[in-house]
Amino acid sequence: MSEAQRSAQSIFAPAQGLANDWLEFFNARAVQPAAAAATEDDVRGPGQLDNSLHSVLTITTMTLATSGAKGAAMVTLLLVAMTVVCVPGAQPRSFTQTEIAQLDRFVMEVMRCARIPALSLSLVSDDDVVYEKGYGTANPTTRTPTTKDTVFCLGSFTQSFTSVLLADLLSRNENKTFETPLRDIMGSRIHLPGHYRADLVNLKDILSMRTGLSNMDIIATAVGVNRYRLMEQNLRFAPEVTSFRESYVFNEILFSLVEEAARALGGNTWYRLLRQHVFNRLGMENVAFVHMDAKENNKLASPVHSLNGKPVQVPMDAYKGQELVAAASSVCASASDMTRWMQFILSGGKKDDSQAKYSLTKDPEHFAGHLAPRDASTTRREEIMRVRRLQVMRRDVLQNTFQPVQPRPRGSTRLTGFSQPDIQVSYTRESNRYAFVSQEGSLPGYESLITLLVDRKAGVFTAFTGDGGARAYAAKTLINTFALDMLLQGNPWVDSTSVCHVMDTMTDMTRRSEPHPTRVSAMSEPIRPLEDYEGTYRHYGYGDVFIRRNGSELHLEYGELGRYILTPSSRNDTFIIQANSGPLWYTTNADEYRSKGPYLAFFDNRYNDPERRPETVTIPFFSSDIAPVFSKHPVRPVESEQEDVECDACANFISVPLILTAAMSTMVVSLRNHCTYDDLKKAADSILSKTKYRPKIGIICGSGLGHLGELVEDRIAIPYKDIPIFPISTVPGHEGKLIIGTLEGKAVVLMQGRSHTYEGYPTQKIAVPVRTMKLMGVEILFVTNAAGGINPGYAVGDLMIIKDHINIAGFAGINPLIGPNDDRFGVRFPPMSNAYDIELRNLAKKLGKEMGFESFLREGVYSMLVGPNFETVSECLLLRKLGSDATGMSTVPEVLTAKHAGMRVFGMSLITNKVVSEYDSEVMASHEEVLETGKKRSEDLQALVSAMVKNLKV
Ligand SMILES: O=P(O)(O)O[C@@H]1C[C@H](O)[C@@H](CO)O1
Ligand code: HPA
Repeated sequence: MSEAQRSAQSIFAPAQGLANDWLEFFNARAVQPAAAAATEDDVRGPGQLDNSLHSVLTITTMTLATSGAKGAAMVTLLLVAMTVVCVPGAQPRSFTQTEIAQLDRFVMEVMRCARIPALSLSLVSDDDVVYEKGYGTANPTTRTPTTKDTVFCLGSFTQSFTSVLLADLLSRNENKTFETPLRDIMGSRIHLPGHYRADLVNLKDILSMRTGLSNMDIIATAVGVNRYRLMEQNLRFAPEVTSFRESYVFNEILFSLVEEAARALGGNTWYRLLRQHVFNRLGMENVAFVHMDAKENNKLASPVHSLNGKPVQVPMDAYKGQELVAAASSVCASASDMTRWMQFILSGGKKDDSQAKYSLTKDPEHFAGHLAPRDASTTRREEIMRVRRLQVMRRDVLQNTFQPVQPRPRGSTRLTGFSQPDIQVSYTRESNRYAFVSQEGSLPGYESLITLLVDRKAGVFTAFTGDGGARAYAAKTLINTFALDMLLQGNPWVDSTSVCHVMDTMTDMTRRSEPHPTRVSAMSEPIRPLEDYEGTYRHYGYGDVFIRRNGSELHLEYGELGRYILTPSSRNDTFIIQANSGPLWYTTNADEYRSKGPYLAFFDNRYNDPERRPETVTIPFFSSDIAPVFSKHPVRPVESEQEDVECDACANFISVPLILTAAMSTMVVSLRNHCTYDDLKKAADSILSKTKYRPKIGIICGSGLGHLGELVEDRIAIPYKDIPIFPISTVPGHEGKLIIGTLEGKAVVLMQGRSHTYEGYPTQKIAVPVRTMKLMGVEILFVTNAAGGINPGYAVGDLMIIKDHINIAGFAGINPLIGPNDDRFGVRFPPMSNAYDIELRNLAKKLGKEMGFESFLREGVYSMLVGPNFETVSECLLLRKLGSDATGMSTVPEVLTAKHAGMRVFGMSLITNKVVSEYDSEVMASHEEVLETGKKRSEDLQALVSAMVKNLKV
């Protein structure tokens, strides 16, 4: 076993420890079937067959893409097309005790054969709740029984919620429809490949999946791209599977555009809008989002899948990437919530309000806009019924979202199933008499399926935990079919004695219809040295994969979470790709996925010349549509040997050059070197272990200003090179030491020198020391710098209290907060007003006055350009016009990071030179001048900072 495999095992070990054997799951189940004694014959004898409904199972092979986080694997599933043959007049109705026992028995038998630990079911008919129930164990650790309120994550079912939300938002907007080009809704350009797509793509195209673009959901799974970069950069290189509007091609990644459209239409985030417009209105109380608050929800059913035949909990971190496709697959809800949803859809926008205390006469505002117009013939009773069924959304708003229209031809992935006026996102199939709408969803460890017979006002919802794939699909389809047959007084063609056998047959057929895995065997030696494969390989849509030799192994990194080992195979230049560690470990190793393997990566060189090193790597595992080909990138923008070693512990990000023709400049943005919370915590703890002080004050010293460190008493000094994740200062005037001790009696941590973006560090790396300080306990950050004076009234040697900043680098896409947001540091969208704490600024002014600094103490706006060149004259004039008083090459990334992390910030610039603002001037800015001035005036700056530290109440 390799080192990497060992580490993968140890990461997975706790999860295994938590889980019980499957058998135990069933033994632990809390809900036993009620009155299970009756046999099916008691309920419905064979004689009734002719006279009742019966469903005919038609098995059709159809290819469906798996949803979001399962990786991009394509699975061929058996679609069970249910044909309901109706005897006219038969009506849905409630169940007898015997029927309940029959249903329970059936469900539990399915659970046993499909190894489902927890399942919830809800059945509605004609606006009434027929049955809601939870089965099995929702949480094997706490042994919590499943109930109707247990929360399951629904995966792609989320698209139905999104679709209804948009219908509602659009109904409030006179000028926009589902067919308005997205760019007219979002007010910005949309970047998509191919003719007309970017100009014409609309909400309908995305919701009904007819853009023809490859799903690329691995991007979300591996968490390496943020939404804006996805929209600006990656999507414009999305591989085309078919022409625009030609065929149905499963795609969830484009829902990130839908999310933005919702924000543009509703003026709020998709999450908030969904709660306000849908969940709160319907009284869906248990809703959570899989990547956000689901893990804190104590009603959440633990996601489970099997590993070597045993149940193992899926780590919640595996869902991190769902943020990117939230509008497509992130909602979690309970069966009782889904009862409300089904009633809402089946009743054309109403909610059961029978518990409400409102009175139509006393609370007219409550009903305003919701009630259908009353006509003269309305009776009192009808009035009351209306109150009981409150119209929460106009019927016509829902009209196009959930009506079964033309069926999608069986076995076909062609668009005709989503006819032009049809915006609903469900898979609609036809029966002899009824069309039914069904929408399924899955995430690792979760499965769900809703089936609605809209004409009959009947619906069933099933959700469960456990493995996905063919067996799960068979399980949920069979349960819904059985329940609907019972509801419609049909005679289910399969019962609890035969269901396991049927499920086995369906699963086998599916597996047989799946493409056979390529036959290769693992080899110990590749045909060429491992070094030949090393490098950064780039796909402009998917981003970068990094391939490195690690001892005797070849490793592939993709995004924050995707870490794989490449094992040489019996085919030349072909490697078996196997997830190595971390939350996505399951993607190639859990039973469900292993059965489809081996997953391969094919290296190739353009000239087919065995003497040449590979130039591309093709990874079919990343996409079910078109295998992405990554081409070797000549040089990584920032790469030192030291960094590779140092940031091994850090998650490496996809690095994609983001060419932004912004008003200011064109920059290359690299998103490597985010360090994880754990890496930073480790560094913070290690630093604290070297000192008895627990500083709440942090100080960053700018060019030539590090002498302040000499005033720190009882100090220890740690060179940055001894703190593995810290960037090393390479500029004269920046010592590169972390000093901890006391200043004016207060514990402080002081950075004697900093690093800058122009030194070649990704701006995210500049955030590392600030976040480390935060995790050491620092609450107030002092940031100092040397800056060029722009304000004509400033003189060399002035001290400028920073009132605010202009992040010119940010305009060009350089910002340390770019990348996935770790909520433990701060919020996704941190406010930046009062970035420089007003109280601290006032304190500085007061103390400055007392110290006699008034004549050279200023307050002004700092602007940051990246450097390393000093500004041109025109740039200086522009900065002056923008309202900047001084300019430099640092500080802003640190302040953004500190504010994001909730720290208070005080900033001060020493004006070391005046920027050159005349075209014919012979004056030249120089770093020597900067350092010289620093030497002369740094004492005043030190005195002011020290006085402030003394006066702080920390
Ligand atoms: O680190 P700071 O911002 O104090 O340093 C400034 C900007 C450049 O690094 C350098 C130019 O002389 O001084
Ligand atoms: N421009 C940018 N950065 C600086 C300057 C300047 O004039 N002086 C010190 N840092």
